[in-house]
Amino acid sequence: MRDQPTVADPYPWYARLRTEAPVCRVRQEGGLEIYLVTRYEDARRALTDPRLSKNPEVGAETLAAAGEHTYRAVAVALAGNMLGTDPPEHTRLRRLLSAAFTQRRVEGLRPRVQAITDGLLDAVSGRREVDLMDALAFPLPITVICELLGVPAADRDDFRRWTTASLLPYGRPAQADGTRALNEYLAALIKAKRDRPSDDLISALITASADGRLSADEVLANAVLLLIAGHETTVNLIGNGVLALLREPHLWRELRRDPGLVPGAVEELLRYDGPVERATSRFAAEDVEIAGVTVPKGSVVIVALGSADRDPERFPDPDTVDLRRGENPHLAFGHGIHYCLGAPLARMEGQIAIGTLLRRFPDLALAAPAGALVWRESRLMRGLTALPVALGAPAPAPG
Ligand code: HEM
Repeated sequence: MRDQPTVADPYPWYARLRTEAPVCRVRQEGGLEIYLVTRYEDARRALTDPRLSKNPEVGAETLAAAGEHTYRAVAVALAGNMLGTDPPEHTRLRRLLSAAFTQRRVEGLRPRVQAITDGLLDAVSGRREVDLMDALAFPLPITVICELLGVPAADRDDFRRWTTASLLPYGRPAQADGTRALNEYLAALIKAKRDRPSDDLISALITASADGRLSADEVLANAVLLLIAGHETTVNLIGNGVLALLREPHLWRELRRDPGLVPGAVEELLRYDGPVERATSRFAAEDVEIAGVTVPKGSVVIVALGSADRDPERFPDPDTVDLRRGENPHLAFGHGIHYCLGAPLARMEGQIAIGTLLRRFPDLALAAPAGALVWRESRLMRGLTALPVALGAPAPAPG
């Protein structure tokens, strides 16, 4: 049984596990025992293994052994949303939402995402130093997902607090309180929209439930999932990504010289320090052998995406950011049927955020030693609490 890695830099711990115990039992804070999968090939296989179910009932005994609060918290986090279901329920739920997130639909959002980014950067452009998390990394994705879902952006400070809390380790009172507050908030919003539908995704889910294509509980569960998944992650793509580029300023300069590298750079940043350090829980529906280890039926299995993406068996020189890496089959968006629905949107937001920063603030630099930055505690995510940057002189206006 292993303890947890440090929040600030889990990568040396993962490197040790990949060689010493690639599938190992870990006791999480709160008492939940999991099997952690750390190598790339095992991770990829586990993510498509139908014996590893998403239905928390399959892991009920293990979850209950960690205490009633953990069992309840996992059930609430997963029940009825597409990340907590297997086919055929998963297929039905995903189909209902997938049309909104196709590459083509997302391309249509590009001008709006650019305008939001420009507005946020205009607001700070006279300043010497800013916290990039507050100035851009948080407000950009949350504004976009609020507009898509039809959630008032004015309430965003509230759900920033609630979603952050909901992703804390199970067993902490703040985790349960945050989840409850978020659910209550969205339940009230859904109720209001039933009377006054508009042209947004939550209204579309309500219409689908009126046709009997999903239940009232599923409307709420998927709205919660989209609100959390739609911003907690992209925030950290921007934060972790910009940090990696500024930590080694030659990378920033290389991108500035050749902005055509930005899309590939975003893929490399997702691989190098992706926002989702660990995928969501899976539950063994029968005894499953992974890398020679028998994972008993009913166990909780968690794939360490952050570790898989640093596996030297798959990625040469994995601890180096290589902006020209080329082929980059990283697992930052997961793999298999639960592959991230929002990947095209997240990529576009990441590319626009980093591309626009490069253009407007070519001399952007860290305003604090990287070692002094504080990383957030989370069950799944990897992200900074703040990223102080010096903006440098803004680029002269074009033309
Ligand atoms: C850089 C940003 C993002 C990253 C790294 C990311 C990562 C992931 C990962 C790893 C999974 C699979 C988890 C698992 O299998 O346990 C996932 C699923 C999902 N993501 Fe994302 N995500 C991002 C942005 C978004 C956005 C912007 C949205 C929505 C607007 C979104 C919506 C979803 C949904 C709905 C699922 C569940 C899909 C399913 O179960 O079929 N994500 N994401």
